[in-house]
Amino acid sequence: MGSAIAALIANSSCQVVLLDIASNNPNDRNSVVKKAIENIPKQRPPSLSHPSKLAFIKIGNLKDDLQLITECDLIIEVIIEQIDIKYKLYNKIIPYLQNDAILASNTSTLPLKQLKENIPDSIKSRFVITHFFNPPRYMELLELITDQAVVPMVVDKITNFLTINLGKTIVKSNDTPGFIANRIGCYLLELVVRTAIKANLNPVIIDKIFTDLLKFPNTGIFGLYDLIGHDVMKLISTSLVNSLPMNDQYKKIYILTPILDKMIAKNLIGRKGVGGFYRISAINKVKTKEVINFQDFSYTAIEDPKVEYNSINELLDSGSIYGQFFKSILVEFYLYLTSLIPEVTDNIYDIDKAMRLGYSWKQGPFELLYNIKDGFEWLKKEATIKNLPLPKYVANNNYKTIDSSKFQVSRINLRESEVLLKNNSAQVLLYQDRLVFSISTKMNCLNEEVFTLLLEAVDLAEQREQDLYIVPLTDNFSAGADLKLVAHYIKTNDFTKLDRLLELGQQAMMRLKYSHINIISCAVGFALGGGCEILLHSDFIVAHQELNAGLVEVSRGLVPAFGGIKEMFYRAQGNKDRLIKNIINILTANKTSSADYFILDYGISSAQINMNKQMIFLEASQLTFPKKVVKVDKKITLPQISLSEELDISQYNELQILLLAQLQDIIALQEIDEQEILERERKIFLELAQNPKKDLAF
Ligand SMILES: CCCCCCCCCCCCC[C@H](O)CC(=O)SCCNC(=O)CCNC(=O)[C@H](O)C(C)(C)COP(=O)(O)OP(=O)(O)OC[C@H]1O[C@@H](n2cnc3c(N)ncnc32)[C@H](O)[C@@H]1OP(=O)(O)O
Repeated sequence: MGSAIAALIANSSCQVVLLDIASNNPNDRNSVVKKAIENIPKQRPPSLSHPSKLAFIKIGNLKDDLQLITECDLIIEVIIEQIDIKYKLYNKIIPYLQNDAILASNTSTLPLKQLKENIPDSIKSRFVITHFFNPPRYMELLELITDQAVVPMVVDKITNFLTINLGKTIVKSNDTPGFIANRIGCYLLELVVRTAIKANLNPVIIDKIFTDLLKFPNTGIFGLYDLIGHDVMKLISTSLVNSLPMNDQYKKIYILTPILDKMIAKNLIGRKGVGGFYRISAINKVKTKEVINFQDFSYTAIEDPKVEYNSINELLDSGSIYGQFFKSILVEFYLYLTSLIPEVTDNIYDIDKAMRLGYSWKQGPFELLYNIKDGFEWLKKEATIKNLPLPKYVANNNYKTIDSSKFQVSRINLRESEVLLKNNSAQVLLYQDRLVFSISTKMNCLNEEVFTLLLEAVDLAEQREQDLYIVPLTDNFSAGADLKLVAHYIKTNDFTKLDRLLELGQQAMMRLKYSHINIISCAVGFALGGGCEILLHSDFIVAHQELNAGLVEVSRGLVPAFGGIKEMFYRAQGNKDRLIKNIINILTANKTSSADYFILDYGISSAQINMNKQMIFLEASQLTFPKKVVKVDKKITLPQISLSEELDISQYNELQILLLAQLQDIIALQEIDEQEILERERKIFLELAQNPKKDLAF
C-alpha cells in the first residue's frame, strides 16, 4: 500500500519520497524500491492519475537515504503490522525528523497507545494514525486517530493536508481496535460468511439480497471477502480478536469454520488464489462466473438468481429460509453496531460516513435501519424474542434523537441558497453572491428543459454582470444527452422534439462560449457526451482529479452533436498533430480516467485540478477571473491531411469509417469558421443517426 499512497500524493502534484528496505544487492541497494516503482503503473485499478506523475516520486532505501526524511513535513509509515518491526523503524527515522514534521502510521490494527509506548515525548505530540483505505486513490475515507498528547496545530496541519491536498474525507475515531470501518465491516463479513456456511446457504442469493435490497456494492459480502483475500481476512480478524476485550461479540461470531480453513489450505483464498467463493472460468471459451460448492469445493456456473422480494421488509416478513437468515444476522449486526457507541465513536453520522466512504455502501448502517419498518423498534422486539441484552444506546432510546437529514449532506446546502429560476430539470441559485446553474435530472442528463434554463441563466448572468458557475449538486457533472428520452422520441417518431433538442443543445453551447460573462464549470464524476461538450464550451474548469470526461458518443452509435466535433476542429487551430489527436478522441470515444488525462488528451488550457470533490465549488468561487474577452469567430485553416493515411483504419467499425469520411470532407474545405463546422456537425449527426445499429437503451 506504501507505493499506492505515494502515487496518491504524486497525483496531487506534491513531492513525495518513497523509502523501502535496502536490497542485499551491493550493486543496487534501491532494487526493492525500484521494483515497487515499476509496479505502480501496473496496479489495477490504476494508482496514478497520469504516468507523468511518477516524476513527483523520489526513491531511496532505509539504510543509505534516511537523510531524505529531513526534507519531509509528513512521514507515513506503511510497513508490516508487527510492533517490534515498527519500533525498529521509528528508532531509525526519528533522528532525521524535522522539528515540526508529523509522524503517522498507516496501521489498520495496532492501537496508537501501543505504537507510542517507546517513542520519545517530543515525538508523541506529533504522532498520529492515518488509516487509508484500499485502493487509496479511490477510497475517500481516511480514519484519523489522535490522542491527548497530539497538539491541535498538528491535527489542523494534517487535516488540511489530507483533505485539501489528498482529497480525503476524515472521520475521527477513538483509539480502539479496527477503528470504525473495519471493526464494523469485518464483523459483518465474518458474521454473514460463517453463519451462511454453517447453515449451508447459497452465497449467490445472499449477495444478491445484499446488493438488490440493501444496496450494497456489487461485490456483495462473499465477493468482498474474495476481493480482500481469505488469508488477509484471517490476519485482520485474528488481530482484532486478539486485541478486543474478552466479552466482545466479535470473538463469539469468529467461530471455528473448518470449511474456510480448508479453502485457505487449497489456496482458494479469493481473487489472488485459484478461486474463492466465486471464480471466473472460461467455459466453452465464454467467461463464466462460478460459485463454490462447500461439500466438495467444486464450482458451478451461476445463473442470475431472482430475488422475489421487493424490499427488505418483505423479505424479513416472509418467514423463508433467507428471510430468517437475514433477520438473525441483521439483529446480531445491529446489536453489535450499537454496542460500539460511545466506545468507538459517539457520532453515529461518522459511523454512517465511514461505511459509505470506506466500504462503498450506498447508505450507512443507521440510515439503512430507516429502511426497515420501525427499524429500532423492530430491533428491540427481535432482541427481546431472542433474549439478547440491549446495548445502552438502544435501551436508553438514544436513537430517538437521530436527525435523518444529517446522513447524506449534499455538496451545497440548498437551504442557504435563493432559487432565482427553476424548472423540472434545472435551477439557477444565488449561493452567497455567486450565480449557480445546477441540473436536477438523473445523472444530470441533458434535455430541452436543461438547455432552456441554461440559456435563461446566461441571460440573467449577463444582466447582473456576474459570472455563471455550472455546479453539480450530486456526484456527477453530466452523463450527456438523455438517451432514454432520445430513444423514446425515436420510438414515437417525434422528430420535431429531436430536432428541437439538437438545436437547443447547439444554441446553448454557443451561448456559453460567446456570452460576455465567464462560465466556470465545476467538474466531478462523469462529464460524458453533452456533459463534456459543456466543459469544452466553458471559459474555465475546476476539475476533480477523479473526473471521467470525454466525447463518448461513438460508443453509443452516435456522434457528438452539441458542438463537440466543432470544438475538436476549432481547438486544433490549424495544428496538424492536435487535429489528429482530437479526431482520435471522437473516433475512439475517448473517456478519460482523470482530470490530468482530460486536460492533455482534449487540449484544455483553462483548468485547475482539485483533489477534493467536496471543495470544487469552494475553490472555484475563490478564484478571480479577468473580464472575459469575447472571442471572435474567425476562419481557421485546416491542415491538409489524409485521415486514412494518418490513422490505422483497419481497427475501426462501420460507423467510425463513415464518420472518418465525413470529417475528411470538412478537412477538404481548407478553411472554415465555427458556424460552418457546427452546421456540418448537425448534418453528420442526422445522417449517421439513421444507422439502425444503435443501442441507446440502458
Ligand atoms: C433517425 C434518428 C434521428 C435521431 C436524432 C436524435 C437527435 C437527438 C439529439 C441528441 C444529440 C446528442 C448530442 C450529444 O453530443 C450526444 C450525447 O450526449 S450522447 C450521451 C453520451 N453519454 C453516454 O453515453 C453516457 C451513458 N451512460 C453511461 O455510460 C453510464 O450510465 C455512466 C455515466 C458511465 C454511469 O454508470 P453507472 O455508475 O454504472 O450508472 P448507471 O449506468 O447504472 O446509470 C445510473 C442511471 O442513470 C441512467 N443514465 C445514465 N446515463 C444516461 C443517459 N445519458 N441518458 C439517460 N439515462 C442515463 C441509467 O440508465 C441509470 O438509470 P436507472 O437504471 O437507475 O433508471
